[in-house]
Amino acid sequence: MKTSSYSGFYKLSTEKRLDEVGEFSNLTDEEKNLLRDPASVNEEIADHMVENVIGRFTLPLGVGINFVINGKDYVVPMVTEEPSVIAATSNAAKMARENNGFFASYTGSIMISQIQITNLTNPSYAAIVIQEHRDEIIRRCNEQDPVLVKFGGGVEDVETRIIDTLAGKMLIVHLKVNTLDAMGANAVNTMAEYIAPYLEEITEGTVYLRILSNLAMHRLARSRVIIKKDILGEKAVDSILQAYAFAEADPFRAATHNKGIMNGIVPVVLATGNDTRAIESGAHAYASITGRYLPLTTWEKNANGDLVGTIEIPMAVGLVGGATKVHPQAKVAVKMLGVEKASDLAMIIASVGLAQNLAALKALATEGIQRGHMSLHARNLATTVGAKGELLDKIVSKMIKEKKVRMEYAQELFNQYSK
Ligand SMILES: CC(C)(COP(=O)([O-])OP(=O)([O-])OC[C@H]1O[C@@H](n2cnc3c(N)ncnc32)[C@H](O)[C@@H]1OP(=O)([O-])[O-])[C@@H](O)C(=O)NCCC(=O)NCCSC(=O)C[C@@](C)(O)CC(=O)[O-]
Ligand SMILES: NC(=O)C1=CN([C@@H]2O[C@H](COP(=O)(O)OP(=O)(O)OC[C@H]3O[C@@H](n4cnc5c(N)ncnc54)[C@H](OP(=O)(O)O)[C@@H]3O)[C@@H](O)[C@H]2O)C=CC1
Repeated sequence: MKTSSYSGFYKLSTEKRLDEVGEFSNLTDEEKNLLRDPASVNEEIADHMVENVIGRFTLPLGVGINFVINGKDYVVPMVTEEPSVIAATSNAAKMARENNGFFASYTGSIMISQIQITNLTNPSYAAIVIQEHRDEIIRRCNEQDPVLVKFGGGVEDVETRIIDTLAGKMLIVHLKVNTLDAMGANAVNTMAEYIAPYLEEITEGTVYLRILSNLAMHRLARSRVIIKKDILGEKAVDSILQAYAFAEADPFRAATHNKGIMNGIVPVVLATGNDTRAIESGAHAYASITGRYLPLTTWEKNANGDLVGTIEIPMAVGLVGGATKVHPQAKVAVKMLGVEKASDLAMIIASVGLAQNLAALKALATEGIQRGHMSLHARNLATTVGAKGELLDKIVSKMIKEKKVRMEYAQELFNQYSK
């Protein structure tokens, strides 16, 4: 496999797929074994990762293929329990690569650490006092993480906000911290806890919370794509614009639209050992930052009639820290992507989200989601009732043909055909 483009990849055996990806990503035999082996996260690793461990839980690792991002081919590791997500991603990436794929950018790894100051008689006055001490606050915080500072990171700015709350006015201090290639929670939380007594001293207020914000609005990943109208058909372009207009106007639809985007994003976040909850909460908070819950993507038509899509999403993912360096399969997933900077990972993930949204909207706005999704779901059901090989294919075809993709029917067919 020399490029990430591979027609019929999904028809290969699991072993052959692994060989092809291994060749593309220069995986060693040992790394391939780690991916094959559901017990790669052994008891000892598991017991060190979280608490009260009693076992391990395995999910499938697949690959989104056909991706070209900023001119480079990628095979994207994805861990998910949901059928048709990886197919959809590869499908959209295939359409996108016809026109040079995705173009992505990143605003930098700036995280916000919040310090909540209460019991202030004069919050506006206290805010000015904080700004007067800005340089000293930065100096003291940066002393807490010399490694981060050595690599060019650390606190870059201090901001203050006065908010009205149920408990009265509060002064909220934001440390804006460049966490470079780390997600950064530990670094920024340490800084916030360390600096809090000093802020109490200079403002004479009382500090309660000292914690990062998952609304990482200074750590945005962006991606854009143009799909030629010949690939989609003019009617499908217009239908997708109708679907987008619906999501833009209606939060009930926008929630599902954004769920489809997260269908692509979360599997890559998980595969690379990053924090899925951090990304989910950041995405949905950012979707409502204007006061209205909106889609995280935009879709328009250009002068040629081609479909033009964009995504902008907070993307606090790292390559050091968290589970990324502990989980053996996550380490191989990162190697598969060949990324060395958190920025590259963030841009890939945003592009996968955009691709996923494109595939879902195309299906929804044209033939409906059920044909593609349900045919893959049917395989899931047939496997669950114990079907394998030719019997599995027979049950799947029958369920799809009769549009009866249900567990009881899969069981009924299994019993009938196995007699
Ligand atoms: C499912 C497809 C891809 C079928 O699509 P199709 O038109 O039957 O596909 P095709 O046979 O023309 O194949 C096109 C390409 O898709 C890929 N592909 C095709 N089949 C497979 C497969 N079995 N395994 C892996 N990859 C597959 C593969 O790359 C293939 O290229 P080829 O290799 O043939 O050159 C299409 O219908 C699709 O993209 N559907 C969208 C499905 C989707 O979004 N699923 C997510 C779950 S639904 C949901 O939760 C979100 C939602 C929908 O509610 C969000 C929203 O509302 O916005
Ligand atoms: N609300 C939330 O989202 C919260 C999330 N978490 C969890 O925090 C974890 C992530 O923590 P995180 O702080 O990223 O990880 P770590 O603290 O493990 O790693 C970050 C540290 O690695 C060192 N480092 C070495 N090289 C680099 C580099 N190139 N770029 C940046 N840092 C470098 C830095 O200094 P040094 O060596 O001095 O440490 C840095 O502070 C996740 O597991 C997440 O689930 C925790 C609390 C809250």
